[in-house]
Amino acid sequence: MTDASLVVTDLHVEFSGFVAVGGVSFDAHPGEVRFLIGPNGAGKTTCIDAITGLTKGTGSARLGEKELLGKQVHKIVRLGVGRTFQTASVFDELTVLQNLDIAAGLHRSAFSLLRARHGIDPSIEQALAETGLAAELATPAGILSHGQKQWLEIAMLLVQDAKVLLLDEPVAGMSHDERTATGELLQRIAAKRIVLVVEHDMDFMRRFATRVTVLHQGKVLSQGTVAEVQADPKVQEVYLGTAGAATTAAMAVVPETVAETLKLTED
Ligand SMILES: Nc1ncnc2c1ncn2[C@@H]1O[C@H](COP(=O)(O)OP(=O)(O)OP(=O)(O)O)[C@@H](O)[C@H]1O
Repeated sequence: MTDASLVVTDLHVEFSGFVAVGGVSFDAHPGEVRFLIGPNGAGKTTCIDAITGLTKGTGSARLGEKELLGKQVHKIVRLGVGRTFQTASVFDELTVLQNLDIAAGLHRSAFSLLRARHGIDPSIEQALAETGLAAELATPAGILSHGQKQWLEIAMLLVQDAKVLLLDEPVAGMSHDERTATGELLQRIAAKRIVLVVEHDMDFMRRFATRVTVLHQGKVLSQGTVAEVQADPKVQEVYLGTAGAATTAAMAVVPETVAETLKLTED
């Protein structure tokens, strides 16, 4: 839980001279479900990699007063920055509870680890309730549905008391009902935390984003509310291609039509 904001300023990431992220700035605050969208290769995951220390970046990524860039991965985790990956990384052979116990152990003393063997830790109980996994306590993670595995990953971040959750394509491969449940879960956990979602699913973005940053070729193309971003001709051009640019002006006055087009293009 945090009052601090995540403020990314002029973030640059290069791979052997190739500029993957070229001066990206955005911020994310507790209480909003913040989205980072953009076509393939736009630099979305690289931004998250830089914020979490997996990739070297220059510029600034501050959580409150703390600078994250330049810190080692485990130190960034200890500052409360957690992430999920496009492929869920849970221990398939362990139960939901065992996975959560391992996640909770990150901050737990030897004494409390010992105590935890005799009951369910309150932080785990809360995470299970928040993610709707309470009935799956004894289920091996490997037989959870795709959606439940993603929720388990989110629950693991919650028991670690993550203040910032960076989620890379959390609804990819989910059913419609699982997407809805995930969106509602993100709204709940975002009330007191920073939630930044990288997504391709435009319908999901339209339903659950409070603010959106659109990346294209490593730069910020557009930023604002869903309505503002959808009405931005630059965004329409990128998603529809140059052939669609001629119709951009006409479409801009019919945001719902454009939204449908974006949805059809991306789904
Ligand atoms: N380790 C790396 N080495 C070299 N180039 C990389 C590396 N990681 C990413 N890139 C390149 O950087 C660019 C941005 O990649 P990134 O994965 O951040 O895009 P993305 O917006 O997340 O795309 P997608 O939606 O397809 O996941 C791409 O051109 C990609 O090929």
